[in-house]
Amino acid sequence: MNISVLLSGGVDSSVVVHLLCEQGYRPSLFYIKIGMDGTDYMDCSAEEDWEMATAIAHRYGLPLEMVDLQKEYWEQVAAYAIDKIRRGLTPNPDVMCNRFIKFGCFEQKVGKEFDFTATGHYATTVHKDGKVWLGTAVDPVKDQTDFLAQIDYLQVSKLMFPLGGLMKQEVRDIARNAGLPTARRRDSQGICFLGKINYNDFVRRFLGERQGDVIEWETGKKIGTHRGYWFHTIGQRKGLGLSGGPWFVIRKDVEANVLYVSRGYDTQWQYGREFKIHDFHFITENPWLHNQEVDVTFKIRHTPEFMKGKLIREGEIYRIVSSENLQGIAPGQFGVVYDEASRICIGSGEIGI
Ligand SMILES: Nc1ncnc2c1ncn2[C@@H]1O[C@H](COP(=O)(O)OP(=O)(O)OP(=O)(O)O)[C@@H](O)[C@H]1O
Repeated sequence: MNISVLLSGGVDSSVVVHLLCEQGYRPSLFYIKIGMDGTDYMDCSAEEDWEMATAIAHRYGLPLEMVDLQKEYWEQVAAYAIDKIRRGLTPNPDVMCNRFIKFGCFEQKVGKEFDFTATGHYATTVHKDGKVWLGTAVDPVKDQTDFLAQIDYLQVSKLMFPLGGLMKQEVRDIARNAGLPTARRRDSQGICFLGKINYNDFVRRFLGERQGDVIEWETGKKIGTHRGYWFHTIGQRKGLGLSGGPWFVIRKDVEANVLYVSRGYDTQWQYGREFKIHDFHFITENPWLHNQEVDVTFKIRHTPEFMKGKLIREGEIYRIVSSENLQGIAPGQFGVVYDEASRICIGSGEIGI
């Protein structure tokens, strides 16, 4: 079997290489270059990543290539993120990076020559009813299926996730016992530029600053100023610079550049029970073709917990009605839907306003 491995130079994908070699495979290794050279938007960790990837390749005597997807990344992922932020939404570049770059462009350029592509994502594949489905990982804290929830059937059916059945600590132990040079490396906060650079610096560079009012929702009173709605997200607590809090961002008026906030952990305004999902994308297929309404579990952000609720189809639009209050439903983020047992990630779509 012909396998390619996406090797980042981190501990997870190094352990993938180790495990595959132990099983007798001789995979080809690929490092994807996505940062921008010569700007302060990329820190030097990319150089170290490549060095680490090279060390792993030497150690196992495997071929390693760098695949330059910088241009594609900036055209497809960064541009998407800036557009969403400008419109007052909260984008998720990691989701788009997986769909378009790691499994999109990479597949078209390189992956297509291989039977499978293996990565260090914490996820599994599940074979059911003659089809392949995206399954959740054993480690609930590391589970990354929410970041993979926009991939398609071709992608999921060609992917291997050798770490999906392991806890992160077990992966670290394997790396240490095997003496891998990457054993002690820190976890990255996602591949994307937003994990590597300062988010506010990035946004400022593209959208600048524009002062606006911060208004208390209940009273309509101005209680402060901000430097642009694009620096703030619904549900956000930190970074508002207001005293006497906690204050939460609960609404944004993009036209007027106004942020509405509400005080207190228990303010009813930061909670909601339901939301709409646009362009719902089924990864494998729609298992609920004949149901108008199904019991599901779901996530609206990257947390270990799954929420319970109902997925309701209304023509082209889907709606989720949650069994419990949801804090900070941020339009633009993805509503990710799982089966009732939180075993299979069925698909996702953007949370609408
Ligand atoms: N620059 C890259 N080049 C090739 N593959 C990558 C790159 N960045 C991430 N990947 C792949 O995507 C997987 C998940 O990436 P993520 O950024 O979430 O890192 P992680 O869980 O910390 O993994 P790692 O420890 O391998 O960096 C990695 O394990 C690797 O297979």
